[in-house]
Amino acid sequence: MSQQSAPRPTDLVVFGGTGDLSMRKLLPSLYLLDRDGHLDGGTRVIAVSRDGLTDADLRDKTSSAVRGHPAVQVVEPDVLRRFLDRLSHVTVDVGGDPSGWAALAAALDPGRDRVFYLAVPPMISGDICRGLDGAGLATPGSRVVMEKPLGRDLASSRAVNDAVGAVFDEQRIYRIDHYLGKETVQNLLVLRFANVFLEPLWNSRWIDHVQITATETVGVGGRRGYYDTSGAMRDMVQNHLLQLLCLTAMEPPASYDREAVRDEKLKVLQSLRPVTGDRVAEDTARGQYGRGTVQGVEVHGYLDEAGGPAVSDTETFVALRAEIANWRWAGVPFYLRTGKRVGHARSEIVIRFREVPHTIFPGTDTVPGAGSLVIRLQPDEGIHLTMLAKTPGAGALRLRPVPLELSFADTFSTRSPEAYERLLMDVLTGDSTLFMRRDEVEAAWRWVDPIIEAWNSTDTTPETYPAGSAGPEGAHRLIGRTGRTWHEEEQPR
Ligand SMILES: NC(=O)C1=CN([C@@H]2O[C@H](COP(=O)(O)OP(=O)(O)OC[C@H]3O[C@@H](n4cnc5c(N)ncnc54)[C@H](OP(=O)(O)O)[C@@H]3O)[C@@H](O)[C@H]2O)C=CC1
Ligand SMILES: O=C1O[C@H](COP(=O)(O)O)[C@@H](O)[C@H](O)[C@H]1O
Repeated sequence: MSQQSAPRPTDLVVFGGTGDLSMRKLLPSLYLLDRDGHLDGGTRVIAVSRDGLTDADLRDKTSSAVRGHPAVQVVEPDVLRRFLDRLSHVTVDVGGDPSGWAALAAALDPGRDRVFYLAVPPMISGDICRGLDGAGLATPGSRVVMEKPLGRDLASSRAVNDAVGAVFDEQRIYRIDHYLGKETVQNLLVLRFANVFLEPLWNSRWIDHVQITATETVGVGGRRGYYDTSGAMRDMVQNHLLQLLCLTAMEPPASYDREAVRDEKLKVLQSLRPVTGDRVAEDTARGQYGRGTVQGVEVHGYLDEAGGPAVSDTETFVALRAEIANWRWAGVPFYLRTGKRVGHARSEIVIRFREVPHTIFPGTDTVPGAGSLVIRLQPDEGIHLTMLAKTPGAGALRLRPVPLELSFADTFSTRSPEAYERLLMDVLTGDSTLFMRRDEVEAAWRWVDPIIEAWNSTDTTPETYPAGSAGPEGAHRLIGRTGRTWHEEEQPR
């Protein structure tokens, strides 16, 4: 990645540094980077919120968060102490009492690089940037990191981008999509563009369809308030799933350079056929979880989750059929699916190859599950290719799908970093290849907005599915109409 440089002493200011994202993901990831020797000795983390925490309070809260993080198996007390010493808290009430900006200015060191991470509700991003500018803190070279969702539709996304762009030029804006920091997602590019054998098959001639799935067993947890204004379409499809689709479908970029990669992703988004009119009913399905049992535990339905209204049309599951109208992909459906509180959590991209043009093995031409390449993000990161092989034996010839497995855990002895570790490191070293450019985000909203508008303009509501199930029936009907099935439903015979 051409833009990368060594980490330098940096003041990393995290607005929303006491919130859920910071405690669950950002601070534990920074601890892991520090533990593994990737943070410069002079780097400090300044958490900003309105709640008047002392530095000691923040360090206690962070210590618990680090200890509770699944990737931190053993806490090394000296490393933790060194990391906690980097932390301090400053109270700034964005949009309220302006005195906090002077306190923040006093906490920053003019000799260090500056990164401002906006882990806050997106509607205050503009106020933060104006506050930074007013206090003279958005110095040349300083960078800003924005969390998703970037707006709730194209118009609001443009407004947020304009407000942030008025203070920071595009080169200094890092729009996070944490799926791009996942190891397997980056490996998808390597798989496609560093190996010679796949690319000739990577088109409508040889691929029947693609499935992109990101399902979770968890519900909305403590985020019902946020989720009720979002839903699965804005929370997952507009960003994570469409980014996965872009990396799967894009043309080979001329180099692994940030603009070259982003240019190719943008072309995919611009080639998505709009889903409008009757196609909304045909090509989309949405659901909302009801009560049920997930992994043996009885759980609430969405409407009973605390922090939101007892009646809501918010979708917690979406399935879609997308088409990319270009030479490579014409006629190949891309099925996208995401949902909360289903029976099994899986994030994966499944490439389903076509059958051979002519079979010489009678009776074996439709063996289910054959000819799939699965790029699995989680759990058990890896790449799995299913091929047909002959079952040993002297009797009648029988073919069976057999797996060729590449498990990252078994193959590489090194730990796969958390997505946020990778992305935070990239921000600190000034590499924005794995971040979204403004035009990409806006192209994604341009495709998603009409679908949400169509849902809102009908009197249909999301179909209830029991927690712990495989999602709404509509998702199965959507793919089943063409005689296909979701990957996990294929039972090899
Ligand atoms: N949580 C997650 O898993 C994910 C979150 N995100 C995104 O990250 C962002 C933060 O989410 P999350 O951490 O869940 O939200 P939380 O509500 O848990 O935290 C919000 C943080 O922002 C601070 N804050 C809110 N308003 C102000 C204000 N006016 N001035 C100063 N500080 C303020 C809060 O502190 P206080 O109230 O004490 O001032 C708190 O630290 C959102 O954009 C979300 O969509 C993205 C991906 C995943
Ligand atoms: O951005 C989000 O992602 C998480 C899922 O992330 P994962 O890395 O655990 O797959 C999702 O739970 C959350 O609702 C969404 O905001």
